[in-house]
Amino acid sequence: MSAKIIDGKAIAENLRNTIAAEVADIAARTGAQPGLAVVLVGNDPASEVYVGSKARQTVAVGMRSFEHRLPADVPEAELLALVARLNADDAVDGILVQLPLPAHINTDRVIEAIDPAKDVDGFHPVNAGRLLIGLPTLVACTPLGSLLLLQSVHQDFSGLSAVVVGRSNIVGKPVAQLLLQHNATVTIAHSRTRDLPAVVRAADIVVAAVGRPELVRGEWIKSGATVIDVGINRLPQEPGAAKGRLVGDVAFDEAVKVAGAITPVPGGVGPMTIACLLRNTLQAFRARRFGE
Ligand SMILES: Nc1nc2c(c(=O)[nH]1)N[C@@H](CN(C=O)c1ccc(C(=O)N[C@@H](CCC(=O)O)C(=O)O)cc1)CN2
Repeated sequence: MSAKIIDGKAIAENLRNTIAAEVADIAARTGAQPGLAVVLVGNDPASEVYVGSKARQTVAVGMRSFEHRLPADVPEAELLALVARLNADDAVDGILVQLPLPAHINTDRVIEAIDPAKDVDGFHPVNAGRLLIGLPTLVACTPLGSLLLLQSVHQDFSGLSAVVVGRSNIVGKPVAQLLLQHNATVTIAHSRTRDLPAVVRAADIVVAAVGRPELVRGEWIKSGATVIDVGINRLPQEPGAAKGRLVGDVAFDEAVKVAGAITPVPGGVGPMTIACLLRNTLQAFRARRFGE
């Protein structure tokens, strides 16, 4: 048996089309246009690619894109001053500071400086806390994208057990909260979990978000389980290849033979991250401008 492949690219495209239609409708009715500001510090090649895609997709759905590029050695105070200006700028509905930041900058301090109402990354403690207690909020994009992919397979998670492998603040913890809110019985596993394969094997839903290439093996997966692979790991370049191969946290070729449904890497969760950023920007815009 081979699992159904959950096509993140197609689902993200559908979501972007829906957002574009809503943005066009709002523009026609009110003349207003959502705006997203993206801040890139330094020139990490992967971050450059992600920021470029964000700007392109923002414009493609009819929103305004504001790009701010700062040198890698920018003082933290200068970055905080830019965030303060963006907080005060009425044309900006969403603010995103691309991560990772250079080591001399305190990432938590920068995230906390963003107005929670414009925190389209959903990383601010106010938004993370609201998610924890089940209040409406801006939800981090990768966890939200993972949930939407799961909902393309399962109408409801009641009675299903889910394991989240990884406990980061930006993926593992929020994805576990979302699964819990949708009635799954959730286990968060991590590097100190005893007998990780057995814990994963007990789950109907597996979300792998640990950042370790192909850690989760096919033999760990329960037959028919749904597997969401959040990992995006670039393997070392092989001789003659232009780039190293991209793999997830799950050994796809093994897991696809056992799972009921699985996301590929690339083309799974990754494209959903940017589509959900646009969704969050529209949500922040509506809340700020129309009090919705
Ligand atoms: N402020 C933030 N920083 C970072 C986030 C984030 O959500 N907010 N997430 C990641 C990077 N990221 C978006 O910023 C991101 C990662 C991957 C993809 C994606 O579409 N990946 C493709 C493969 C791309 C490739 O070939 O390299 C895929 O999986 O199909 C989109 C966005 C860290 N920083």
